[in-house]
Amino acid sequence: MPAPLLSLRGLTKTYGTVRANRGIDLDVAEGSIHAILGENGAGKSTLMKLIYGVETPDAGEVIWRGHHVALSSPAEARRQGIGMVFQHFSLFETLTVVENISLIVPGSKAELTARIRTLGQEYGLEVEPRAHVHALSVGERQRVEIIRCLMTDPKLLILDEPTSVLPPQSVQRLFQTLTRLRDRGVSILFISHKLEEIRSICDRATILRDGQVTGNIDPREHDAHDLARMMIGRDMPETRPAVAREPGELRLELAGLDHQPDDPFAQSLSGINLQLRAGEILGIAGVSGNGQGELSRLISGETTDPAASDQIRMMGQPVGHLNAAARRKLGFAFVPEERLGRGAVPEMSLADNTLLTAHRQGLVRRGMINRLREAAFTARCIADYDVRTPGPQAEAGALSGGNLQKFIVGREIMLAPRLLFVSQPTWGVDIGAASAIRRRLVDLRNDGVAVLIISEEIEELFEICDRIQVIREGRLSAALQVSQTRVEDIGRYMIGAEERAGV
Ligand SMILES: Nc1ncnc2c1ncn2[C@@H]1O[C@H](COP(=O)(O)OP(=O)(O)OP(=O)(O)O)[C@@H](O)[C@H]1O
Repeated sequence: MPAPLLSLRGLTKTYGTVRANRGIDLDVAEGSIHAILGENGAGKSTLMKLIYGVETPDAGEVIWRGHHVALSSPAEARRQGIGMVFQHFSLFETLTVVENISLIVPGSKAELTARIRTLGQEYGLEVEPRAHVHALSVGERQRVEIIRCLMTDPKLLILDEPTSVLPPQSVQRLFQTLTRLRDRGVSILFISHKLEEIRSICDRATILRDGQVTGNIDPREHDAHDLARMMIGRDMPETRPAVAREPGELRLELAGLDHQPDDPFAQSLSGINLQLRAGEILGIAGVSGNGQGELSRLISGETTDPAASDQIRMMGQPVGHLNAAARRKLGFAFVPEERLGRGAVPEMSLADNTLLTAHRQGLVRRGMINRLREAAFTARCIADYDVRTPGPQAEAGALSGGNLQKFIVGREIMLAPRLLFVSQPTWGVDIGAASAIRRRLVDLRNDGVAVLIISEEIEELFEICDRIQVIREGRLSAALQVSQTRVEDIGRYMIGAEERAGV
């Protein structure tokens, strides 16, 4: 057998009391697609950071193309031929796509622009090189990160959950990209929570649990059920079916909403109509970058529009002119797409992060923080939502991606909202925790809460929504009853085939 491209022996990394990686052995073959699987907090991202030189191991050896190496920084890793696309992106928001890429890749702007376009077309990663990153959706930002990596011509490409934010069509194209790269001899290390994907594309899978390797298998020889059990150590919980019920009063109404953003690359919205009642879940499906971000900001109150005051109504009141805090006072709660920065402040403790939105739950009295209540609220959120962390004082930024998501979703549900809006509810969350979050959302609906979800995962929307509307190029389709709709119908709306067919 040829020598592996990369071998790890006994790699260990500890953060304070958390043993994130314990004696990891791993071999990545040349020209292979190798999955790393594991629950949230199992240590997958830490392992990738050790390989990419972002973190230094406490113990263990890295053997790269037959030589012992110390990958002391990402620049060193890139020099050796290792590239990485992170779960949390590392782009400068105020720069354009091509400016961001030029920080790492040499070449004139014109050359880089041309290469971005060619690579984009070749690999199904289209993005406008002149667009400012702040105007891009999460999915588009990820495309930029992948293109930037490919431009450094890596021998090993590490992808931390590359498909979690991609719509199904793009996942297929990305897989073609990865397969093409593998056929040209590039190895790919790939973190994913989506077991079917792993089975369809990966040659090998290494399973981590609690910082240790618990399995090293050929994923094509095991079904998704088997993989799930190896990963979470038990069988998958089932989602409880929603109880049929009569929807109640209108909690959210968008009536003929138009919006022209200031940013020329952002998507304008036109004629948006939506009605959401107490006791139902409405899902918004669509390929990222079709106006989801703009719509989210208008609903959450991050963007206010006094002229459209009456076009956005919550709990029966016009709110277009109200900011986010005023809308929350009416019983609105919100989980944004970006966990770090918008959902939570990474430098603050979890306890202080609960204050951001839960201060009205008796945590602040006469301007004074009640630390005991703050700690109790945070501890309840950690326990009820199975957030794996040392405790309420842990910094939000130190949590693994999925655990931070569980924390933010839990915090917002604990506010007992009348209207809950969740963008990408299970992004980056492992399969066990994802089904737990979905069950919570269905329970809320059954208790009479109005729930709005934006998700790019059609299966997820089908599992829990009563009705689905599809957003495309800033317009929202009519609502489709899930019980009378097939997944393929939504897919056709997403790519605009319904309009072309004149339906
Ligand atoms: N900088 C850090 N400081 C303190 N603890 C950390 C730090 N980075 C990671 N950890 C901890 O190490 C453990 C492993 O985290 P890691 O991010 O590697 O998990 P993961 O398997 O990638 O999870 P996910 O699927 O949620 O992304 C977690 O308990 C996490 O809280």
